[in-house]
Amino acid sequence: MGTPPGGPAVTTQNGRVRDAVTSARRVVVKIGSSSLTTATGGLADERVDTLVDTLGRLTAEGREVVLVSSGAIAAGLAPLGLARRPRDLATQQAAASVGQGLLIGRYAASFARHGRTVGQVLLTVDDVTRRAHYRNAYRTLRKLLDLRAVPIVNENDTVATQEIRFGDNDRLAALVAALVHADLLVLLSDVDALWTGDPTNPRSSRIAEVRDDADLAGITIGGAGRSGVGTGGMVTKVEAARIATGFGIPVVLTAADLATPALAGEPVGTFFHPQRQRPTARLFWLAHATSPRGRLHLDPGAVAAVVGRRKSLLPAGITAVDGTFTAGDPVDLVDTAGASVARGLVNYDAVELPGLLGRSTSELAAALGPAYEREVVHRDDLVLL
Ligand SMILES: Nc1ncnc2c1ncn2[C@@H]1O[C@H](COP(=O)(O)OP(=O)(O)O)[C@@H](O)[C@H]1O
Ligand SMILES: N[C@@H](CCC(=O)OP(=O)(O)O)C(=O)O
Repeated sequence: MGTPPGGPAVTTQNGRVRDAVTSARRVVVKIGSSSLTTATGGLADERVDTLVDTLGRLTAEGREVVLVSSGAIAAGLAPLGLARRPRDLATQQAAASVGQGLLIGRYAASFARHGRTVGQVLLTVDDVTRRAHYRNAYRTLRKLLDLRAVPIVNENDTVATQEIRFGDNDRLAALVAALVHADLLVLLSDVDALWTGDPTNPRSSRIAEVRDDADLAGITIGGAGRSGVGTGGMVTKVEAARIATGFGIPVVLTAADLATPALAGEPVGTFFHPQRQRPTARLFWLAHATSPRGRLHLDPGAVAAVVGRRKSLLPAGITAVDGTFTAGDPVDLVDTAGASVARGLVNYDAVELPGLLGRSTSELAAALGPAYEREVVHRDDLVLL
């Protein structure tokens, strides 16, 4: 997947075509529930067809498209006789179980008009955080693309519990874009762009481009819109854009009905410029996709070693342990003020650690055996926050 980070140089606005968009070979497109459903609930077939026509044309040009589609819960409401999006997890999961089948069936029929096959990919947080799982997810997506099918990704809502949920597909889309090393992420919603405040407020104005975080200062970024079926609102979209651009992937945020001009590189919506640095995929994952299962409290010497000198974390520098985790889980490393300074994959179970704290690895190896000479978190499995 050898496209350089961020693709070629990006032209600025002023009506010029965005080169990074037109030259993108691998594109992840995310569409929100609010853009796929009718005001009365249920899937809006013509909206699905309009999106698929745009994406079908892209694939006909030889570009690879991964679609991250929300809408399972929204699509399941009407068939289950539910008037609005349920608040409780069990009913959301039931609605997603009904709606996901309908959603993918609708996409399959619609893409068939373009001679394209679709593949359903349902992911949980673990699938993109555990190293073995995310390699597996990557392989499946890669194979689908090689077979010229269109992967359609959603969170596996029916099995995701509150603790292990992404909850919003914006972040999932950014992580999928990083996973497949996409050249472009397009976030489609029911609003045409990021605005400086509530888009219905006449004093708000459209933001055409975001070069870095400084361009976001002073903006009021609000929650989900009035459709009642969206989840994260602008907050999760801006967060997703920051994750993707931090990985060197440019982002266009616009309305679903502007997808065609947006993907043609026209200056619609908001363009987020890719940032320069590109962390390794796995550590990027660790920082952005994982939720820590515990906390290791470090003494000042350990903080200096881990943060300042990029060393592995040894038992001698840990003063306390919180949480219930097993070896291989992500944990946060916190300083004496309680601030998380790094995240890493821990090599011990939570129950084992208290007996090791403050002791040197050679002392532990002598007392307990050579297996106890290992670091608590190896520096290759550690990312600074
Ligand atoms: N600063 C802002 N700029 C644009 N839209 C905003 C802003 N703050 C809040 N929003 C709201 O975010 C909504 C889109 O998010 P959401 O309802 O979650 O949609 P989706 O289903 O597409 O994810 C818009 O309808 C808009 O009302
Ligand atoms: N996975 C859920 C969607 C969650 C979500 O992020 O929704 P949205 O804010 O509409 O993109 C579903 O398919 O209903």
